[in-house]
Amino acid sequence: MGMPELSAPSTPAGRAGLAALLAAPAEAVIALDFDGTLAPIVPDPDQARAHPGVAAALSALAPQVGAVVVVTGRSAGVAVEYGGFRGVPGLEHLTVLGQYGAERWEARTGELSSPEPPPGVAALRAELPAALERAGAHPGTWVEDKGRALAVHTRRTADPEGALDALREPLARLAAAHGLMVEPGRYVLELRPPGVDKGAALAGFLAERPAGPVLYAGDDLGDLAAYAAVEKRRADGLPGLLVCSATADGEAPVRELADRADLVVPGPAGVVALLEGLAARLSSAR
Ligand SMILES: O=P(O)(O)OC[C@H]1O[C@H](O[C@H]2O[C@H](CO)[C@@H](O)[C@H](O)[C@H]2O)[C@H](O)[C@@H](O)[C@@H]1O
Repeated sequence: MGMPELSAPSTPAGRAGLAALLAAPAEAVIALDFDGTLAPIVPDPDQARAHPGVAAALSALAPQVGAVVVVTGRSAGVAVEYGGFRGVPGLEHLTVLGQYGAERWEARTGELSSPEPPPGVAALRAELPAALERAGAHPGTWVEDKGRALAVHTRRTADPEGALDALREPLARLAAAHGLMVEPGRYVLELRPPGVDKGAALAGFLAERPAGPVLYAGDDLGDLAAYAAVEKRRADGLPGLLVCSATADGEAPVRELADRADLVVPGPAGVVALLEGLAARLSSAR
């Protein structure tokens, strides 16, 4: 079997980011979103699991780069469980930044830091069922309780887009009444505390390390803040590579992300192929 292919980025900045990563891997950070990027999108969020190739690809890549970090809207503990990240050889230094950076899990210690949710979340939890009924939520609308946030999903309704649109305004009002914000995503409106996003989470993580190249891969609107953090670093002269995971299941990619990406890959399988390609290129260069 030959060496896995490494796709070329379509932009000069992306090509420079990839070249810098291959030239100075020990300083590089590989930052990855979870749902839609490492885990295929499925109708039931509780059934989402990392693509079967993720563990092996990350095992091969992580020891060759400065750091691997998962930056997700999921609770960090859930991402660790659904990702199968605990105890994987090579991932002894993995970090998971959960709930858009409010939570942090370190493989090295197994410790999870998770601040108490603000009181608005408990009040929201009590009021949400009645609010959804008043708003005429479509049958199949489902609430995921994430502890410090509540995510209202419409993927399993007959008209996921229409069902989501009908809830945008009422849920924005409800969130504001409780000092919360709405994080929109793929057939989901998440009501969560403000003050964190994936951009701040990624920038904070990168600031803990020597300045080096970063690869960020994501698939959804919540990843735009992380894209912006990489773009800001690039404006400051630090290389970066932006990857968009465009699902291979027929669902259109999130346009705002695909338009800004240096490289668009076909969903988690494409992300795995990219990670494998990077690991192989770095091994062959040693
Ligand atoms: O930041 P991420 O790791 O991408 O997490 C964002 C949200 O992902 C999950 O919802 C999405 O994936 C589900 C499972 O495939 C899918 O059914 C849903 O339609 C998607 O929006 C998760 O349920 C949320 O908690 C995350 O915030």
